[in-house]
Amino acid sequence: MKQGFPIATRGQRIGLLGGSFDPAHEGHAHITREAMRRFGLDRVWWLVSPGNPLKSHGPAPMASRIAQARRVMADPKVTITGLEAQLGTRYTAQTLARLTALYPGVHFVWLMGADNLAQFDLWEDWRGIFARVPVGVLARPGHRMVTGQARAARIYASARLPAEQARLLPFARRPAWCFVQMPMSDLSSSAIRAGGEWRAR
Ligand SMILES: Nc1ncnc2c1ncn2[C@@H]1O[C@H](COP(=O)(O)OP(=O)(O)OP(=O)(O)O)[C@@H](O)[C@H]1O
Ligand SMILES: O=C(O)c1ccc[n+]([C@@H]2O[C@H](COP(=O)([O-])O)[C@@H](O)[C@H]2O)c1
Repeated sequence: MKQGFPIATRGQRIGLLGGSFDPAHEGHAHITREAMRRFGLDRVWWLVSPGNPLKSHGPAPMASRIAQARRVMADPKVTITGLEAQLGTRYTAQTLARLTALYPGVHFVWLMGADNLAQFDLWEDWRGIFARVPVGVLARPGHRMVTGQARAARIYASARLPAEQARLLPFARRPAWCFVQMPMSDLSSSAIRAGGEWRAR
């Protein structure tokens, strides 16, 4: 394994939660715990992104975002990483190509809130993402309807695993995705930024 990269063993089920985390909040921690429980994950790695390719404004410096993420999510099963900066990747499809090559035999699951499913078809090589890893989608307030209506969801309707089978997701033949409902958190980084406290730190 490359130096400075998290350790994983063959057969482990690892969720990957990518995000700007600008800043990390309890909503991220909540979906992480739910994802571990519902999809039967052993670990979750947060990928603190150097910058969302679809967002024009640059986020706060990586070091501040990583430090805040570690304050919010101090769970031994969760690793806060800057893997995309280490790998030099920016697009999720590239990141997943590198990680699946670096960690053979690990069952990765890409995790995201339902808001991201809505625009998933705009992501670079999004079909390649579906081909490479199963995708776990977590409910988010205001995006209840998105699971049926999103273009990506419609195109891949036959690849959807029912929520009752969520624990099979890490082992599912690709393409596979699963949407799970849960008690939702309405927290968002943009609302926190709008409150001014994060930028003022
Ligand atoms: N409250 C939440 N409920 C469900 N999913 C969430 C929630 N907050 C964040 N997520 C998901 O976590 C991942 C990383 O989110 P991100 O760092 O962009 O935070 P955010 O609160 O969505 O930020 P912003 O408000 O700036 O868009 C995304 O997949 C997003 O959908
Ligand atoms: O690869 C892409 O085209 C792409 C487009 C938009 C978002 N993403 C990823 O989605 C994750 C959530 O992004 P964000 O900014 O909403 O936190 C983060 O890991 C981004 O790199 C990826």
